Amino acid sequence: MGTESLAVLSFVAFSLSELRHTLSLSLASDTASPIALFSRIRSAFHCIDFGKFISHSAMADSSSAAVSARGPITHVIFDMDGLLIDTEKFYTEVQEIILARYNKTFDWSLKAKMMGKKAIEAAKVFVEETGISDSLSAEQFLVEREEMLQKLFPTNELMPGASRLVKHLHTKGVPICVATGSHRRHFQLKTQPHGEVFSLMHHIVLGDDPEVKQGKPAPDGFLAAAKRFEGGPVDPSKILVFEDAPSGVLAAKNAGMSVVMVPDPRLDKSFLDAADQVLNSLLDFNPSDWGLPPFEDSGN
Ligand SMILES: O=P(O)(O)OC[C@@H](O)CO
Ligand SMILES: [Mg+2]
Repeated sequence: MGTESLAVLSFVAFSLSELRHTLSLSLASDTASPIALFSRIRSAFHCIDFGKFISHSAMADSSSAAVSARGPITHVIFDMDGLLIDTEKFYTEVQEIILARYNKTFDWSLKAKMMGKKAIEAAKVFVEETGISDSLSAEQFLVEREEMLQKLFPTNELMPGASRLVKHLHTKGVPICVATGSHRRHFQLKTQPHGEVFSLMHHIVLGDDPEVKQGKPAPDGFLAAAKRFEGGPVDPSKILVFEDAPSGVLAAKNAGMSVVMVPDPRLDKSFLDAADQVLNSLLDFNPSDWGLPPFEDSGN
């Protein structure tokens, strides 16, 4: 049997065991109704990391080949909204309220086009795609949503696994930073409750940084972030980006970097294809997949 067939077989066996493991965990957690059961089976299938196929194929030859297919990674860049903190839900909430005034509804296909972008770029998408630009300009939309957002932002929480991963990489001496579409004023409101986690970042690149001429999916923010590491610019092929947004995943790829996507489950699955690895949660990240130091705890 050829190396490729072995790789395919090993991937299938691995995926089935991962699926069985996830299902057994889900089913053990409580008694499930048929609908809950169906949705768990669906999300268990979603949890299969098809990106692992790459490393499993490579592993058929040697384990160091597996790392070289994806790394070795020396530096990590984190997206912020929807990845480290759960602020995307606030944008959704406020945009739903504004659209309701025009008897329109906000959906995830529009959300996918807005998330990760600079405020004004996302605002233009919002008024144009919804057909309300004659009544509300992008600038007016930003003013309308501001008061609501300012109240909501400081109440945000860290995403599951964010604190553990940031602290782990920092403790192991892996240089880490943030590259976000958020501008400075919003960044300050959003990070107020999480000083400890954000203080571990080597630097932060904001959406209104003079070097970030264009927001995601342009690579500007990630390239500026690569430059500002100690001894930078760091070779993009040595950088791993964590993202939740389709525009952010494309920005990382446009910068020549590897990207782990942790998408909201409501995002259309077609947006996952561009990522090198897709995870349900940061808690599922295995640093060894990328040649990074392994966790020493069990993750609970
Ligand atoms: O780049 P992030 O941190 O996701 O921020 C974008 C934000 O302004 C909302 O989508
Ligand atoms: Mg994001």
